[in-house]
Amino acid sequence: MDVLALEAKNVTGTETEKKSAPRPKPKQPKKAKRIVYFEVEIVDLKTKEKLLLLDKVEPTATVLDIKALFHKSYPKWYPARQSLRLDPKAKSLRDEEVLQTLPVGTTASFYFGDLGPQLTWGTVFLAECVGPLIIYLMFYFRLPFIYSPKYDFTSSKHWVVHLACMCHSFHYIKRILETLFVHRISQGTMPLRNIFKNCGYYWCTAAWMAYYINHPLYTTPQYGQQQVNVGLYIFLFCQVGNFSIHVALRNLKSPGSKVKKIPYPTKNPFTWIFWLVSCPNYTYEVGSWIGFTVMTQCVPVLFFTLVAFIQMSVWAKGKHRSYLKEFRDYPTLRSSILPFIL
Ligand SMILES: CCCCCCCCCCCCCCC/C=C/C(=O)SCCNC(=O)CCNC(=O)[C@H](O)C(C)(C)COP(=O)(O)OP(=O)(O)OC[C@H]1O[C@@H](n2cnc3c(N)ncnc32)[C@H](O)[C@@H]1OP(=O)(O)O
Ligand SMILES: NC(=O)C1=CN([C@@H]2O[C@H](COP(=O)(O)OP(=O)(O)OC[C@H]3O[C@@H](n4cnc5c(N)ncnc54)[C@H](OP(=O)(O)O)[C@@H]3O)[C@@H](O)[C@H]2O)C=CC1
Repeated sequence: MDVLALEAKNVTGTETEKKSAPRPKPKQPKKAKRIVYFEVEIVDLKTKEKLLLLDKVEPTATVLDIKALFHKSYPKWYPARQSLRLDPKAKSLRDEEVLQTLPVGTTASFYFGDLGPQLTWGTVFLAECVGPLIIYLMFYFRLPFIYSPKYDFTSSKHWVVHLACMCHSFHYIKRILETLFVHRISQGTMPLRNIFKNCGYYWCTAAWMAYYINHPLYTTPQYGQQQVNVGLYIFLFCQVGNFSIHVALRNLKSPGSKVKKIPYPTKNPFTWIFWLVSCPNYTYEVGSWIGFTVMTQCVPVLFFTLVAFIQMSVWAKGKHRSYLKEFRDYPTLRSSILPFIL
């Protein structure tokens, strides 16, 4: 589609796309159906000021096409930064929605909201995972200025400290690799502020946990090697489970697709938990950190686990609600994150 809108008028400021000499009318085949073009007006969500008028927009134009046209007139607002709605209180339209299928006449008004600066999901995921990996290792190797100078570059005598470092590093390397090679994330971007929130949370808690676990005066778990082993088994079991769910979710979508489907158990036994919960990747993630808490018996780790659990429960409940809303045949036995409980 080359020409979506023949004219775009910037209503408030100077005209950005000046009218040139009249264009020759394209030759139409004799019996071709007449296209009914749309007129699209873009209004500021907050001030209700008219920002742009697009003449003769093709009916098959998508919301993303309209965003691209708006972007031409307002270069600051690239498409990912725009939220377009049909009503100021309605939800944002999805990029792939088509003009002629929207509940509008041939003259449509869109309300524009600025979502603020955006970053790709990949960037945020990578930043939030690379940080803890490096920060933890700085404490593990006891770099200068962390503990007292006599401990610089020394190594702990406790096996659990080395094991904890291996598990922590394994977890974040796994997440980085999953971000690069497994996840098929459909949303292009998220708000820039998220990188500060997510990284602030992950980086600070990684430093806090690492400081205590690698401290020269760290005390090992009360029930000794048995407790460490139990924690390790829980951790490893849940890591495999979490990875299995990520693969199952990946296989639900073809590359580039944004369509959500009901996830079902596959041949992999780790995915059978889908019979009972909607977001088992979160269940396994929380399980991993419970395992890590048991293994290290460390208060900052318990705090991290609790915050992660609260955050993932909120997200899982939201996802569960949207599954129920979207799919009439959604399995009724499922809870959000904890089987039969939550
Ligand atoms: C020792 C120190 C200790 C420190 C402890 C501190 C504790 C603090 C706790 C903090 C916890 C933080 C935990 C973070 C852990 C992160 C873990 C992860 O790795 S998860 C992976 C990363 N995921 C995320 O970060 C989630 C990102 N998602 C979102 O932020 C939002 O879902 C979304 C904004 C991207 C989209 O929302 P969604 O619900 O999908 O869309 P809606 O259409 O329902 O819109 C809701 C609302 O958001 C606005 N919106 C939508 N998209 C965007 C966008 N790209 N940019 C800005 N705003 C957006 C939309 O307009 C709606 O707003 P409204 O006003 O209601 O119209
Ligand atoms: N420790 C902590 O505090 C936290 C850790 N995490 C970890 O990060 C991982 C990723 O988190 P998050 O992105 O929130 O996980 P999600 O479950 O939201 O998404 C993971 C991937 O699965 C896809 N997906 C999810 N549901 C469906 C569906 N029904 N149909 C098709 N595709 C689907 C998503 O696609 P789409 O982009 O379309 O949604 C995305 O690519 C978690 O599993 C967890 O291991 C996450 C949160 C907090």
